[in-house]
Amino acid sequence: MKTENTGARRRIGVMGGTFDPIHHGHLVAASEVAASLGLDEVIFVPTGQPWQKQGRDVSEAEHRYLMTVIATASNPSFSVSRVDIDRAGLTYTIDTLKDLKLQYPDAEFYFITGADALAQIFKWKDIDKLWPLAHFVGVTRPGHVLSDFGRKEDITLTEIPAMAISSTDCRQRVAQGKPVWYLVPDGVVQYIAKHRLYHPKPEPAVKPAEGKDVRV
Ligand SMILES: Nc1ncnc2c1ncn2[C@@H]1O[C@H](COP(=O)(O)OP(=O)(O)OP(=O)(O)O)[C@@H](O)[C@H]1O
Ligand SMILES: O=C(O)c1ccc[n+]([C@@H]2O[C@H](COP(=O)([O-])O)[C@@H](O)[C@H]2O)c1
Repeated sequence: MKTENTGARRRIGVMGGTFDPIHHGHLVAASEVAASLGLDEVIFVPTGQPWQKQGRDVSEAEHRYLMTVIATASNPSFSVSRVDIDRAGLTYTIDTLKDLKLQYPDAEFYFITGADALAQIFKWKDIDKLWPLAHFVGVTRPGHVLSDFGRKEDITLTEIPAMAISSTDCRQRVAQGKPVWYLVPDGVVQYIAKHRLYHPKPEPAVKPAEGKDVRV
């Protein structure tokens, strides 16, 4: 359903993500939701330290932030916020939305999530305090079931073109020397290559023991 923005309040989409790296699945999700709900803009918010990804190697926040800036630069309705990466400690959406509310006191927020993230939402910190801060928009994602869990007043479901892309797959492809062209924006391909993100770590140099030959 397409809804028109006739009121005075700015309708802002919030696309939170680890973006390690940002890919076309994220960009299509934001673009489709913006069009179907008539949003004025979408703010991409790279996470600082995602608590649910602890124990996993997450790339430095500045790299993820810069890749998100590069990926969104050509769309005048997209911007990137540093609120999560500049806040110390683990990242929780309750803090993201409170910080954005301070910056945009009159806005209505639409927090965009893929079906996989939405399925975990009842485990998010202070979930009962989140509903008044934003409306949630769940988007389809291949391999995941999309549901509003009976919370129609708080969660809108939106079907988007199926993009079977994940950041995990992009990282693995780079590590295996496979291309990620057309899975991520061109500038992000180049950023990954320039900073050697996701590439296998070079083998440590073999230090010969003194006075002994090293066989290779
Ligand atoms: N291909 C996709 N289609 C729809 N939504 C997506 C897609 N990829 C990611 N999302 C959504 O974008 C948000 C941010 O996702 P995230 O940055 O964790 O990417 P990811 O591809 O799931 O990463 P990873 O594989 O590292 O877990 C989440 O709400 C996620 O569900
Ligand atoms: O607030 C929470 O407890 C919480 C738990 C899991 C995910 N989130 C948010 O959901 C968004 C997508 O997260 P991820 O891990 O799929 O990239 C991102 O903005 C996270 O901060 C938030």
